[in-house]
Amino acid sequence: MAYCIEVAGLAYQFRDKTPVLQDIQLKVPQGAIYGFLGPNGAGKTTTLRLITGLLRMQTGNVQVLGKSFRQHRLEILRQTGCLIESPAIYEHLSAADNLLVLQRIYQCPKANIMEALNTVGLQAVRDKKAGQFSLGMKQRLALAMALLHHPRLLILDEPTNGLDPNGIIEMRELLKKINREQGISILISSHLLPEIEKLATHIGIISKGRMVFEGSLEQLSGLRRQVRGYLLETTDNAVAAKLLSARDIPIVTDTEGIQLPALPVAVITELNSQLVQRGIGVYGIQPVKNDLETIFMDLIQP
Ligand SMILES: Nc1ncnc2c1ncn2[C@@H]1O[C@H](COP(=O)(O)OP(=O)(O)OP(=O)(O)O)[C@@H](O)[C@H]1O
Repeated sequence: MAYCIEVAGLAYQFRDKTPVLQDIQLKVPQGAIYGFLGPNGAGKTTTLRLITGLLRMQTGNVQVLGKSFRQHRLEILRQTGCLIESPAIYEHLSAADNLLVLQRIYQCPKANIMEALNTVGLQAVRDKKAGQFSLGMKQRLALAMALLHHPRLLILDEPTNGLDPNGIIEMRELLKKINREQGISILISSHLLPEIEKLATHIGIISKGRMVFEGSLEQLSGLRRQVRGYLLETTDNAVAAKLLSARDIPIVTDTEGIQLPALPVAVITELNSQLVQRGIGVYGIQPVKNDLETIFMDLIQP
């Protein structure tokens, strides 16, 4: 498989010498939307700053678009669009003029300005001052700035931070469209699993400066299909609970029923017969499966 980003053995410490990243391995397949997930302070921004050269690398290797970042920094940055930290938007300039400033720096065709504004849906307000934009519009302008020079890769650090639910949906649909229609690979960080789940094809999870999972969304969902336990519903939960406890089965009784651990199916069947023999009606044995949120929490907890 071809990768547009390959990070190996990346480690980093700030001046206070506390290790912030340790042995980060990360591979973004070409054409993917890669969700880089982790709780606050996990090391997402530091990783993205290292990948884009905003921080100087100390240990490890970063390959972007098939080339070593150390040796081909400028060439790589010319093909990469970034949205990390607050974008440098001139509030007193219109959306179009903000892009004009960048177009002169990049020396790319002027036609790219309207094209980028169209892509992010700001063409109708191109002459409005950016200072009068809502946060959602500013983020879309920032995205237009990142897209202006026709990058092959977009690197976005929590682009939906601070947006309202509508703004989040708009940004998500926009990123999907850019990926689908323009074939641009996207690396996007977030601390919100539900948001990434709806967007990403691949997922990397970082916790306390270490990668704890990397794989496709299907692989993460595969963990979900594993049975965590069973929920037992009977006509007399109190008596059933006593019987099960007498057999040293660790159970939890709550309003929904009796929660059993992930026992083998043969044991569950045998328990069912025993309860029925004792005159307890069993009207439900439901497997309880992992949801993605539980998997995420399990992965990021020590
Ligand atoms: N300039 C700095 N000097 C010292 N420590 C820093 C600096 N920047 C970040 N850190 C520390 O590095 C760790 C990782 O921070 P980072 O911003 O990369 O995490 P994050 O996953 O992006 O979190 P968030 O979602 O809150 O932005 C944190 O413990 C943070 O306090």
